Amino acid sequence: MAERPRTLYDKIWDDHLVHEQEDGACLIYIDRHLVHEVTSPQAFEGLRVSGRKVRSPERTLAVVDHNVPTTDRSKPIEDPESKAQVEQLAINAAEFGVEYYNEHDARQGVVHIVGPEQGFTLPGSTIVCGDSHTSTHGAFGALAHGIGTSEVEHVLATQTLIQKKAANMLVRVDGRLAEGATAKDIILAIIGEIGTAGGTGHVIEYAGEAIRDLSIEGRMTVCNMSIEGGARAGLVAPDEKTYAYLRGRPKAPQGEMFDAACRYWDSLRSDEGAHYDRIITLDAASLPPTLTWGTSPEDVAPITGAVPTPDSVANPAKRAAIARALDYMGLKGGEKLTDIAIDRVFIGSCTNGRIEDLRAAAAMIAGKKVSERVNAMVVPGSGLVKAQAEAEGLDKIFLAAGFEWREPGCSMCLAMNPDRLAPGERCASTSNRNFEGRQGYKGRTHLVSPAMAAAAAIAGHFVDVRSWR
Ligand SMILES: CC(C)[C@H](C(=O)O)[C@@H](O)C(=O)O
Ligand code: SF4
Repeated sequence: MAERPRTLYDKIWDDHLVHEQEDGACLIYIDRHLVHEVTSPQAFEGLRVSGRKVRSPERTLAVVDHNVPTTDRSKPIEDPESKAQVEQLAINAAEFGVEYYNEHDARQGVVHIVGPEQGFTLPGSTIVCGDSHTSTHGAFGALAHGIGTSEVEHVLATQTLIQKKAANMLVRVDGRLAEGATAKDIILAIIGEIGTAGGTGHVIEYAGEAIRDLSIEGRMTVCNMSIEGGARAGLVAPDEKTYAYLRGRPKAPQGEMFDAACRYWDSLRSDEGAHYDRIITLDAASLPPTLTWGTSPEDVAPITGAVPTPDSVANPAKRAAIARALDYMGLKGGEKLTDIAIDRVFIGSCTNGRIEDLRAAAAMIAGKKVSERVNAMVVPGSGLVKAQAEAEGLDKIFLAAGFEWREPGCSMCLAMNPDRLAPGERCASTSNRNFEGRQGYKGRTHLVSPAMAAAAAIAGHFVDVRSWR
């Protein structure tokens, strides 16, 4: 009998299924476990209390990212809670024999940038981390998702996870992106289309010409925000670009082993006729530079558009949500997006803190100056990204324009370290969440691509990068 056609997700799932109960609860094997300081202290403490070890230290990699200041690292961390969390990860990693990149290590950075850089992230593998943006690693064709702290403990102890299988969703982005549109605009448009609950219970596979055309960095940007669309994970089938990115990375297979791995990875494609529970298609050519106006990642609009007004929708609940978002964002509704003035710019995060993002931002600002009303900063996603950018002279371009050039970490993506917005400040941010208070109490976040953020820093307000000179 011919085998049932399977999706990429089905294949990775089947390869890792250890046991399935009658009620559908499954035990799956976890190939890679990334650990950061926020969601691991209680998990390690749990092991300590029950006298357990980390089952597979060689499959576990720890890095500090959320709480580290992005200024001078030779100074002690001032905030006592942050300091304690950072110190505890160092203690736990040493005690349990887990490899750890501390804040002085050149390889340190946001965990979802570090994994791929080290070749720890590999196609066809299962990857977890106590962090919702673990979906980023799906860009390599890995089944990667966030887990809670009790699951972190479970994976540390057993290298397995209890899961129910998700449904399959295909998001196909056909055609080619127009000039000025980027991976960030693709994913913002997708979330605008499906909503923040649109992917609930599904693993999204991204396909189509526009996805294939993206660099690995761009695919990471798309997969990163899968969770903002409610999906459990995002996936892109691996291809030659994936292999080229991974070849020679320290933790990837080397030499003949790599070639053998590539032959296996070539099988990681959805079969012709495989079943998807839901299919969404978008036309890349029609996607403009896009940004958020409200307090949810689904509150998107094209840069040529205007902020919506509550009376533009009939549904009373939606109307109230728009009114509340506008109030928080300090907007009346109806403003042209290009008329919105900003106070801060943040270029960084696991969404857009990679070398390609910094190149795209630098290309917008060479020879120009940051607006007097704006404080702008660039936070490379990792020490390796920072070193690469400096080798290319990007730091000089940013500094000459008046941007701050910082040390790697999560920084102003979320207010867990000294980088944060003051109440009422409005920020063009390349990160992934614009929730109330996300970048600081009463801070106002607009999510954009690196090019859009850089251009806004110069202009002092949002601009359409397609007409930017
Ligand atoms: C702190 C951490 C648990 C959190 C997450 O799960 O994503 C953070 O990284 C975020 O982006 O909100
Ligand atoms: S950069 Fe932002 S989204 Fe990414 S892990 Fe850090 S806090 Fe979470």
